[in-house]
Amino acid sequence: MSLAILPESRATRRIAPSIPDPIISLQNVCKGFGSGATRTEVLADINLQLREGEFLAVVGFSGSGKTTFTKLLAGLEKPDSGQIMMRGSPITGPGPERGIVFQNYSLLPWLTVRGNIALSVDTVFAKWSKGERRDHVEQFIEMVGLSHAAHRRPHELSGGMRQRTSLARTLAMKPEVLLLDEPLSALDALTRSTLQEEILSIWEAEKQTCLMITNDVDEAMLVADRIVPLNPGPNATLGPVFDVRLDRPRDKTALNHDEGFKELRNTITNYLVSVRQQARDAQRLAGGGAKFELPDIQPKDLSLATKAVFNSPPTGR
Ligand SMILES: Nc1ncnc2c1ncn2[C@@H]1O[C@H](COP(=O)(O)OP(=O)(O)OP(=O)(O)O)[C@@H](O)[C@H]1O
Repeated sequence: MSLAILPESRATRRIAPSIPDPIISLQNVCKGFGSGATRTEVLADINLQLREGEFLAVVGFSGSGKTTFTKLLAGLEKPDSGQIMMRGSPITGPGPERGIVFQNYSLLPWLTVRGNIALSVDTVFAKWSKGERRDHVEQFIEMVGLSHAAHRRPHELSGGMRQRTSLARTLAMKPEVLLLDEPLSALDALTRSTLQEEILSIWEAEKQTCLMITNDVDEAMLVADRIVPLNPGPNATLGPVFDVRLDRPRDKTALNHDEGFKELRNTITNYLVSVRQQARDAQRLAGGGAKFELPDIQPKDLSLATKAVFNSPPTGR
């Protein structure tokens, strides 16, 4: 599938500007869940600035707190301590200026593709005329290549089509910041690859600030200007920021032969491997320190009892 916007955006090369202002900033953010013995400290001392117009990727391990991190930015969760600001004002809840796409599509099953997208558009642009809203919905259905399936309900769509609907629904709200929480990880490799390129094309055309959470270093390097690892939890912290200085538009096949790409991929992968090993070692040490008292029992010699059983006369069966 190709997008109407693709040829123009492909021809556009992004020229690295001077460092733009942060649109979202996180300062010393900590977040955990539960209390007492069941308390889990998920994120610890998170400091990050998301720059206006950039594509930032956060790569992390399973269970490290990636979704919690996205929910904090979306305003769906509140930090226990620290601050999250958007353009200098604290984020206190969800808002249409921050659109989020989850891994599991989260579409309303009784609405069609068109209905799902229209619901968001009608809510956010309630003051527009009916015709304006309708045209807007159709524009985004077309952008993600679903015009032929606009009348279908989620159960009649493939995983890729559902995720396109989800993406169109969020993009149609024209958020200033797009938060993508592992949007492609439930898809097969081929669909994932196509959608990676489409997300990139849309971002290049729309110039939104975009933060993508992923567990795939190659995916992060294809799309992002900067990559930040989320170290393993509990108390997951952010690692160093890696700048991805690769020309755009990026071609996946060509990148595999690019020396700069290979070097950066190795650096990031080695970093991730080493922090995971450190986390495992720390876990082992913590576990190894625990003392287990074994009961003071003497093993019984069962050989005599066994002999007695086998030597005893038959019972008349
Ligand atoms: N609402 C909640 N209540 C209690 N614990 C939670 C809650 N949300 C997340 N957690 C815990 O926080 C930790 C991090 O979860 P989170 O979903 O953020 O990780 P993740 O990196 O997105 O995981 P995955 O890669 O498996 O999607 C997990 O131990 C999870 O059980």
